[in-house]
Amino acid sequence: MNTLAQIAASLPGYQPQNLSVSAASAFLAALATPVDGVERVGIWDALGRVLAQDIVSPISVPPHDNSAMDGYAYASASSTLPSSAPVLLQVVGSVLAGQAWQGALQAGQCLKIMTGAALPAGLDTVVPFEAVTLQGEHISFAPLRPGANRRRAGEDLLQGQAALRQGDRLTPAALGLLASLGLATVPVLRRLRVAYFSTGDEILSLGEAPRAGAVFDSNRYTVTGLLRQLGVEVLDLGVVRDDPALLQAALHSAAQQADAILTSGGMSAGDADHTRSMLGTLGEVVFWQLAIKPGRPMAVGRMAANLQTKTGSSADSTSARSYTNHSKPPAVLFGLPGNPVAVMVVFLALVRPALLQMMGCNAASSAAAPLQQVRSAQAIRKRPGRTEYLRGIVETAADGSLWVRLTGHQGSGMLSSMVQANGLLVLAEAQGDVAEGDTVSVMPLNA
Ligand SMILES: Nc1nc2c(c(=O)[nH]1)N[C@H]1C(S)=C(S)[C@@H](COP(=O)(O)OP(=O)(O)OC[C@H]3O[C@@H](n4cnc5c(N)ncnc54)[C@H](O)[C@@H]3O)O[C@H]1N2
Ligand code: MOO
Repeated sequence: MNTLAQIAASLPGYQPQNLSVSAASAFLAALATPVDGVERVGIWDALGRVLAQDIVSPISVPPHDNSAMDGYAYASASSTLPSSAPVLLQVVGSVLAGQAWQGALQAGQCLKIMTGAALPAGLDTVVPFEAVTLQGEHISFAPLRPGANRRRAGEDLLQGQAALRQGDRLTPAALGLLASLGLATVPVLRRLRVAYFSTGDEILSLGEAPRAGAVFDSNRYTVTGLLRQLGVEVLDLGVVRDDPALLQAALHSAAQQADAILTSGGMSAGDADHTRSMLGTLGEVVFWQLAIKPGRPMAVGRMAANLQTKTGSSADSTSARSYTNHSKPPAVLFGLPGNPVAVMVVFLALVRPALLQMMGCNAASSAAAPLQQVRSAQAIRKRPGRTEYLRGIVETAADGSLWVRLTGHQGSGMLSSMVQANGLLVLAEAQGDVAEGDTVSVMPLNA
């Protein structure tokens, strides 16, 4: 396992001050190790889980040639006629989905057939009901291309073909595909365990009596909500006071149980920001000032399960530490800023991709939804040198073009504007002011 110092050294131009989003992402990608541990779960419980191995199809899907239409099935070879002349066939039986028709047809004969019914041997073409004229026990219709309205055995998946890949995150479509293969259980990686706590003496838990200077904890709900959307197991450690002993106990408990620890608050250098100094003495931690708005201060590191306080250490330590507890790898720590919008932005921009990697997702299933390219409905002041995430509402104009306007005040404590937003404008580090009508990138929210 590389130390933080080794990771830092492998990234050209890395410095913890004014760190670009791309350099921070690269650092986190080097830190995030996929979980090991495989379990077999029933398909009902598999939504959002990550496949532990490739799934090879045990059967062909569909298992037999079948009809794509309700109509009449016939052998195109036995009905070759001058191509423009109508085809005239005698209907001698019918076959429903789920039935196997055993008889034999003569030239000039056909069978009534329903969508999904297996095509009896030798029949290769289906004419839909609405294309025929009934004449007693005969039908006539304009000639069709041989093979029309036939679904071939194995056209979805051939037996022995890879149906799904290791690291795929199981979507509703993937669950359907597994079921179509007859698989009732599936091997998945164990769930990533993520511990979370809010910090700050001014933070009230719900149900506590309001007091002067205090605010209710919102980060606990935004962050654990984002975690639940990822499908990880959340260990909620509540609110921890700015008290070194309590912070140490919370970190200790989190490091023993979790693969990753998320905290909010105490990342800047305020008088009561004990979280920052406590993290620095307990683990291998780096403190960043990100070139980002909002969400500048962030801590990243590792916490061993057998936390021991370092003595005489500096807070910004990247020194190698030894981990004596070999039964559990250290937890990856993400210390997030306290401001309610900042914590969500840093989660979406940096923590989420790292957690997906830790969950064992492959590149395809951890890729973020592509940024939308839309036009700005307003001019926006933007200083080059940092990536800015602005809350916006994307709307479709009468001509079908997409436009985005800001939700109003962009203060990093204002959750109401986060609720209104359906996307985050992502203004790249080098970008300057945006003029009305310029194309900007938007990260869709709640997608
Ligand atoms: N002198 C400086 N001051 C600040 C700097 C700086 O660089 N120099 N950075 C600012 C930025 S940017 C941010 S972001 C904040 C981050 O500070 P902390 O991580 O220490 O966060 P706190 O001070 O604990 O809280 C900030 C703000 O958010 C409220 N908060 C915190 N936790 C919660 C919660 N769980 N639920 C609801 N609201 C929460 C807290 O009450 C504060 O209002 O620092 C700036 N200052
Ligand atoms: O960047 Mo801080 O996150 O302003 O709120």
